[in-house]
Amino acid sequence: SNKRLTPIEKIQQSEPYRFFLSTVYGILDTYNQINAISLKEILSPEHGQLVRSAQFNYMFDIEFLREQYPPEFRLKPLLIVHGDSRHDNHTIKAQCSPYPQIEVCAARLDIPYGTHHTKMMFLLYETGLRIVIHTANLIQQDWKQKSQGIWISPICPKTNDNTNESKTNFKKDLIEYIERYRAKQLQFWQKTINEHDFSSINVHLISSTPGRHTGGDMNKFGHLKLRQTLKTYLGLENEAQYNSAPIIGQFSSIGSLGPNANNWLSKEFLTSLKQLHSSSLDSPELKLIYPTVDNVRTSLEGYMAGGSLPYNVQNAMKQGWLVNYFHKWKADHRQRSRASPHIKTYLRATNDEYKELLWFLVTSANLSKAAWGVLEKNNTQLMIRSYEIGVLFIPKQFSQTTFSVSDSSSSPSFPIPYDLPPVKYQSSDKPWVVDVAYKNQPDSHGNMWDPS
Ligand SMILES: O=C(O)c1c[nH]c2c(Br)cccc2c1=O
Repeated sequence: SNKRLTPIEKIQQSEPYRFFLSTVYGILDTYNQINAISLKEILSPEHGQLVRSAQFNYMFDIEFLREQYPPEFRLKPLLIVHGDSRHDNHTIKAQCSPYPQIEVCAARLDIPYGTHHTKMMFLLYETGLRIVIHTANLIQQDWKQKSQGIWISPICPKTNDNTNESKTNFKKDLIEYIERYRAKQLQFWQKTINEHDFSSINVHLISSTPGRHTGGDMNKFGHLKLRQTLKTYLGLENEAQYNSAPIIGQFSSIGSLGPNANNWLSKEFLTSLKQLHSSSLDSPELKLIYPTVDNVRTSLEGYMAGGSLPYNVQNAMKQGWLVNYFHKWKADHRQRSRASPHIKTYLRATNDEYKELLWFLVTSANLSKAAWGVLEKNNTQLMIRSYEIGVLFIPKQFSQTTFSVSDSSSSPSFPIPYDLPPVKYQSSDKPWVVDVAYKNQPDSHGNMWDPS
């Protein structure tokens, strides 16, 4: 049907996963109705009377952000949480200075090269508290023609019994994440989270905070939190059949991963991704999805999309071995093959048919040690540079043994963002690198790319 769904209808229809892609300007409207939502719709007055909100992010255009709030909510208190990189601090403070109702909190970044990647909203309504965890910067271009991931919580009702935890420990994990900022302006939100009933939440929180995490803190963040959560909660019947089940990583940037797969990618990181209840020595296939130059050139934005895919040539040159893992960005079933990915997702399928999933993660974390952490000091500490946050979907929390991907099965199929199985790079395909020129083929707007 070509009926336009209201924001509330979109959220109802997205149950039980509540996992959306951002709407895309320029595709058939039906593909912007099902499991697709805009920033204005997330902030719609339909959800209730907003009291105040907080916006955690990396890049901000405050005028754009204010326009996405309904006019009647633009005077409500708003807390902006960003990274404290010098120049950024200045521009954000300057942008917010005309608005006394907007407070600014600079997240401490005590480890060099760390960034505040976390993209999260706290929306406090008169009826309760909603958490949104997503992948889009608060700038217009991130919400127009890209593929972004968004998880929208139910509105959690106020309670005076602060034990209302979810079966996934989401409340405690979120409070522990916020506590790591050690920021005065976040104390109100720690208290507010504590005063709301999170029992309806069915996803796990996977976050990263800067630090050298040791002892009891080692499994609280980064890829060790993912490892621990999978080990504790996957609970599959005769799980040995899944020891070689394939794993996918999909992201919009890549860090320096070393001279070969063996030191971090396929040892440390893959060991976490492949975790079942019991560990196994099998090394399952890891497939990585990252846009080719042609994906970017032919995208709706053209080469400009590549500005948000900051994989630099310095790193790319050092790790040519990585290209063997690469697969293209392809999302025909969502009509988003040309909506350049800024979403980051990780998943494990049950086998090479990719008809069912063992789990699915949507997060701000790219493929980098800074985001996921790297083990140091003989594996006694996990060093993480950045703030990241994501949500992990595990079938058991939805009373299912696996998530079905195709609509054929009975249980509600999981709305995956891209086509499965992934399509390998052809020999002529190159990964997009942001700081080199592409001048032999014009993009979808007839332009070339010359960063110099
Ligand atoms: O986490 C994010 O959202 C991002 C982090 N770093 C970026 C750089 Br550096 C250049 C261009 C875009 C991004 C970006 O989108």
